[in-house]
Amino acid sequence: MKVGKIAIIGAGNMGGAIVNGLLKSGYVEASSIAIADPRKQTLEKFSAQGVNTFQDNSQAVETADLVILAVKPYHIEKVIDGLKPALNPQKIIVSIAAGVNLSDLTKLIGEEYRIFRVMPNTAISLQESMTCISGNGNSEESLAVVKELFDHLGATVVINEELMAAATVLASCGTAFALRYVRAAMQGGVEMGFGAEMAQFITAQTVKGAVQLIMNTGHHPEREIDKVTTPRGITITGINEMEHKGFSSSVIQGLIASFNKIERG
Ligand SMILES: NC(=O)C1=CN([C@@H]2O[C@H](COP(=O)(O)OP(=O)(O)OC[C@H]3O[C@@H](n4cnc5c(N)ncnc54)[C@H](O)[C@@H]3O)[C@@H](O)[C@H]2O)C=CC1
Ligand SMILES: O=C(O)[C@@H]1CCC=N1
Repeated sequence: MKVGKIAIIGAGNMGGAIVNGLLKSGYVEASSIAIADPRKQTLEKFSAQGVNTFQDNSQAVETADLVILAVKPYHIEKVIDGLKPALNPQKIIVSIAAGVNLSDLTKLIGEEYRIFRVMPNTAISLQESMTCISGNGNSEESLAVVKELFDHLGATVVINEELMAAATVLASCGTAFALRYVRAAMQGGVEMGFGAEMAQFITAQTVKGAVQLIMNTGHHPEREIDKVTTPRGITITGINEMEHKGFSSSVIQGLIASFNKIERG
């Protein structure tokens, strides 16, 4: 079921990326999107594209059917308090704030509201997000609305809220983790003789192809790795050296450190 008008509160990295993805998708018209941020300059590029822009959050949500809260977690309480008089339970509420759980959102907004926690990533600007969704269970119908919206902005999965911290680390922080691999490989490429631009192009296309190998076939990564690692060959020498230096262990420990950071607040 298609959403009507959308209001986005916060025009930073994620709020802006959501607008860009929505405009690219053509799923909703620019005139059906409103975005609010106290920083006027941040809003200019959106009004130039026909999006309704506001410095007042309440004005932005006035005609909205669905409100996306895209402010920092430490601004959520203040933003909801300010918005409360302009909200009503007909409006679906979506929060993308990391670490802010549904029970806190429900306490702040109201038991009668349909509230969703949604965790996208920055590739939402290209309709390539991995977006994890969980809701307070107040309406199956509105879950379909929220899922359909984010389906137009990448892939979605509906998960139990208890997995939302893990989803945040794997899918949202994951963009940065993956790009650190790309950057490290580029640095190696430059040391071996490529210019930085060429090293980036070769690395990025290689990573894209590797990911497609597992996405298109459903194969376990090791099955594709086995095809590359010639016995006594070059690749296994490199992989084993990476593992001696703690590659997999570093990645896992980094993920768990991020996970613990969410849990601790
Ligand atoms: N950056 C990322 O990759 C991801 C971020 N998130 C979550 O998205 C939320 C936003 O993060 P970012 O976009 O990275 O932060 P950001 O700092 O880039 O954007 C936040 C925006 O909110 C605006 N803002 C501040 N006070 C406001 C108020 N009272 N009313 C309206 N707007 C206000 C700021 O001016 C800023 O433009 C956070 O809660 C974060 O946990 C979720 C998934 C991925
Ligand atoms: O690092 C952060 O806190 C945010 C949440 C997920 C991605 N970035």
